[in-house]
Amino acid sequence: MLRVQNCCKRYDRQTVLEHCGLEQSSGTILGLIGINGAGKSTLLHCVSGAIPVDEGTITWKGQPVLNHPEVKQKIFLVQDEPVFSSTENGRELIAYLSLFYPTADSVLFDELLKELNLDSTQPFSTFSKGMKRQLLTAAGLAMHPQLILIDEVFDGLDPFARRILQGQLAAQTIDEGMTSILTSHRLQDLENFCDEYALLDQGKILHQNSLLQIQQELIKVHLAFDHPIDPDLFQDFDVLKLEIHSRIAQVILRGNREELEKRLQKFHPVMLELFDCSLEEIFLAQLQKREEMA
Ligand SMILES: Nc1ncnc2c1ncn2[C@@H]1O[C@H](COP(=O)(O)OP(=O)(O)OP(=O)(O)O)[C@@H](O)[C@H]1O
Repeated sequence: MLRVQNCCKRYDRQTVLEHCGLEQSSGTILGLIGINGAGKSTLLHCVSGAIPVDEGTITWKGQPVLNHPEVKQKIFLVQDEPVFSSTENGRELIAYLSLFYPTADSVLFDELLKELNLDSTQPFSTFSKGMKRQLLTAAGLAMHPQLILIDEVFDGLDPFARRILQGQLAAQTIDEGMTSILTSHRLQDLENFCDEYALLDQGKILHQNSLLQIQQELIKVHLAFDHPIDPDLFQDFDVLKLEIHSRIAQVILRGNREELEKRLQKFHPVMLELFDCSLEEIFLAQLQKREEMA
């Protein structure tokens, strides 16, 4: 299990993580989401042990990550901007990483590169941004880490490469019990792929839940009336988002689906439809609600 407890991280005077906590079971995939600058990369760097936290503790399977090379070699961070540690090509990179990762698997690396149509002898300087990310993600997976952290996962990858790497990640999760934390701004890349989603906002994890759990609590409702809608109609509901266009309302409500439906039927709408929210709708609604409360 990964345990991030009460972590604070400051850059100069800017506090990025503020008493941040996170728990993740082994063998699961967590989607870490948040606005630009929320601190997702910072949290991943802290979890990998690449940078220290100012307060708090981070442990993997009960052992502290920081200053413990034997724990760090079980964790791989695929950074947003690929870093190749002064190696020139894939072959050199895998040789370099093998010095730190006893579980390095050059056979898997070669297989993945073959599937991705990448040449391990081609200099990185001639690679596109997407090719660099493909290669580094493949290298990370080929280390057979217990915990893989992928910043901006699948960002800039073509659908073919995304499918191969997504498939490999899922296979290692099932076969090896690998644990993953993935960040992305393309929430559709994370939706239905992660076991849980955590929203990092203002230095803290606001929510950590499965999509199913979130969808059971937040319901998207479309309503239509034969008369213009009074915005006060929803004043007794827990509203996350409300859009009214004369006789039509689109609203995201917190509550039990059946109970909400019964309460809304009492308004005698001419149309009432309840839907599951997408991850993107949930993300936007939660941030909008937080802005309104501020
Ligand atoms: N090395 C650094 N020195 C100073 N400030 C930093 C450093 N790295 C990040 N920051 C600041 O910390 C905050 C969080 O940055 P971080 O990159 O962790 O956010 P993020 O959620 O990953 O953002 P994005 O989604 O845009 O990649 C930002 O305000 C950023 O300017």
